[in-house]
Amino acid sequence: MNTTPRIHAMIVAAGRGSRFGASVAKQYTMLQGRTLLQHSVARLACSDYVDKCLLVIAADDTTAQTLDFALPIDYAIGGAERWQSVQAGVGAISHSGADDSDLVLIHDAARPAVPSNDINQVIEAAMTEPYGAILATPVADTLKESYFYSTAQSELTNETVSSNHNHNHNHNHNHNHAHSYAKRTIDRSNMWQAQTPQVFRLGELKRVLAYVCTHKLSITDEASAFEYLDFPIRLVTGSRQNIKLTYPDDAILLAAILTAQS
Ligand SMILES: Nc1ccn([C@@H]2O[C@H](COP(=O)(O)OP(=O)(O)OP(=O)(O)O)[C@@H](O)[C@H]2O)c(=O)n1
Ligand SMILES: C[C@](O)(CO)[C@H](O)COP(=O)(O)O
Repeated sequence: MNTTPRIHAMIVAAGRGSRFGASVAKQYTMLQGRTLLQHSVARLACSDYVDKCLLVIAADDTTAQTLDFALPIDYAIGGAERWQSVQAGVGAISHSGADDSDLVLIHDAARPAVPSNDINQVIEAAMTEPYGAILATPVADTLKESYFYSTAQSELTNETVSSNHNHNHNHNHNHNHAHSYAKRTIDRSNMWQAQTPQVFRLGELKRVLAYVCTHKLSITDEASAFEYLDFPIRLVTGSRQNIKLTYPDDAILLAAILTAQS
């Protein structure tokens, strides 16, 4: 195995940010006078291993190329799903003459607070792995599996649920209100929250993304594609500061984290 592979960094920035809900794509949200995308590129620039970056942007993006970045930038056009944006980036990296044993680092534009030391650590872990490594954090909170219950359903069942759990549910039988209830508590001892960067061998990444495409799988990160094929991906414990801007509340946390880090 090649233990000193080249690193090809890409940031995926072709999403719409529908859960964030702003009129501007969330990667262009301003924090501390810079867009999230600029912050994310700057974090990669602080890594010991990254000297340029491929930005995967939406076909109708007119913003990225007007911004200044902390690294030399190449561009590729993303797809409808995140993994399709990654696949477009992988294609561009492959066509640029990269070797299949090289490492591809994939980072979310929406994670601008990743510590540069975490970036170095996940790259160094991936260098020793046949497939790759990702940053992740052990789940910290008690985890509940839920079920939906509609108050417009049988009154008897409804009251049984209420008395069994000793809760005073506020029933309103004039409306069909579905609420979530706690079904059980999941053992969190081996549960992790995936972050980015995620770092993989180029050849293996191409192979698992082709598998996702052929089998029409739905995945939210590239590590999932490796999991489908039982290919081991190492989990490297990352900082809890590396949150993703997903919902509006996250902007408050991210602003505080970036201020504390600066
Ligand atoms: N088709 C897509 C979807 C997502 N992303 C990128 O993947 C990262 C993480 O994805 P997510 O938080 O899901 O971003 P969005 O898809 O933009 O958000 P949402 O799911 O709320 O619409 C973001 O930097 C986003 O720009 C992408 O490049 N191409
Ligand atoms: C890639 C990712 O950021 C890792 O946490 C994530 O999977 C993106 O998708 P999500 O649906 O927001 O979890």
